[in-house]
Amino acid sequence: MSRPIVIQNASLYGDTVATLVVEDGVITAVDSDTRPEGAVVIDATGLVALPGLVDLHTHLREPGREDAETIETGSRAAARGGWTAVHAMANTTPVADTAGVVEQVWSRGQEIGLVDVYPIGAVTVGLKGEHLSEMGAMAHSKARVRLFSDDGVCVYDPVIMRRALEYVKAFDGAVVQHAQDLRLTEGAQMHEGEVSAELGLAGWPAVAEESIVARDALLAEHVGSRVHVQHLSTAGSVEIIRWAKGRGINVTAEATPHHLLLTHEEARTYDPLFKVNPPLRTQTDVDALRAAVADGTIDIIATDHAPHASEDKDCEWAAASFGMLGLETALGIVQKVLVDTGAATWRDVARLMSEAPARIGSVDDAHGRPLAAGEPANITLVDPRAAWTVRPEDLASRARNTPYGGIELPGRAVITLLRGVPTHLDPRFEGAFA
Ligand SMILES: NC(=O)N[C@@H](CC(=O)O)C(=O)O
Ligand SMILES: [Zn+2]
Ligand SMILES: [Zn+2]
Repeated sequence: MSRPIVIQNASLYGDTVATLVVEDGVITAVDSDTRPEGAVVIDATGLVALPGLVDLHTHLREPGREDAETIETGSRAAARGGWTAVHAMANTTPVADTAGVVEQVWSRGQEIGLVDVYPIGAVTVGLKGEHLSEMGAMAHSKARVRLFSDDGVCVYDPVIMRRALEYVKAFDGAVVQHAQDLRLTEGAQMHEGEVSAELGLAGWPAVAEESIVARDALLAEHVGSRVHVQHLSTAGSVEIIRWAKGRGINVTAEATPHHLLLTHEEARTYDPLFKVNPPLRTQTDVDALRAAVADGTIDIIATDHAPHASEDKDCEWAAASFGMLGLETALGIVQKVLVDTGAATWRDVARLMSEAPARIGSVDDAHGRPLAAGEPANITLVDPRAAWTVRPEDLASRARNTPYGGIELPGRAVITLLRGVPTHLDPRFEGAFA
């Protein structure tokens, strides 16, 4: 058993200042004078306490591309970023399309113990879009899979999508969609617009995302099922989600930190660190995404942490892989673009990055719980005044493909607790736990 921890003067949800007492992995008291014997006492003055963050969209690359990331290095990156749970995407080698693979991923995550790793199952065998995977077997395996996604590719065939939506109803699951019309984006390299025209790079038009978002919302309505749309990137997609929710369709959506911060102008550098799927869009899209996060149309912020080996990124734009790192920088970017701008509060951040993703991922028995007595001690302490400069070489991730090298972020997680066990400690707190 780990030592009891007393966290004094933390600002719960950036709001009331209180003391949290943690014993045997559980919050045993809030704002009491209890001091369990042998407790580690932390002075959290100036720190914001949030429920441990839950990422609904992480690529861990194991099995198959352990040169880019492993469950261990990705777990460490997650803990450092303030996450206590991540949902691991299925586009590994082999693909997570069987009970065997998802059980391995789940068990490896538990063995490492830095973060709960919840595998997402593939919708179709080998992500090929042709035959449904053994979703039921994955759902009933010890990994208890509830979310299914072919992320990296779109579930393009509307009949397959319909069947998947019907199937997941049996275990209260959801289909998680990478919305990309394949025909409209053949060979696409970046957002289709002024910049792609100037640079002469093949464009990925907004309509290629929006048409699939609309189709899937309607399919979910038709069969009475639940769909979650990944990495929403356009103002039009926001309008469709808003419309679908107004109509009572069971749809949820996520935005990534990079789509909330960066635009297609970055492509002018020709630096593949900015090459991502869906592509960075226009400032109008960024503004619409921020507004949708603020008003609740977009339910969650998810990283789409996509590690790549250097040979897949240190090359010319057209040859490079899509994707960028996100776990260690997400909280700082969210503070920068939402909290420090007044668009959202820390209370909102708790909802966007912990409570709502836990609910959508059906892990809300363990994560995204209230900071209250009797709840599991999954806690992230954020120092909103600990500005830092991102240095790719300092990241815990095995990969180095962050687009934020040299950028200053306003704050970061300084302590992460998973069931009362510190999984990340800023050096200033190491002494207290020694
Ligand atoms: N986002 C990306 O650009 N890449 C992701 C796949 C995906 O999320 O679609 C990856 O697996 O590298
Ligand atoms: Zn995707
Ligand atoms: Zn992804």
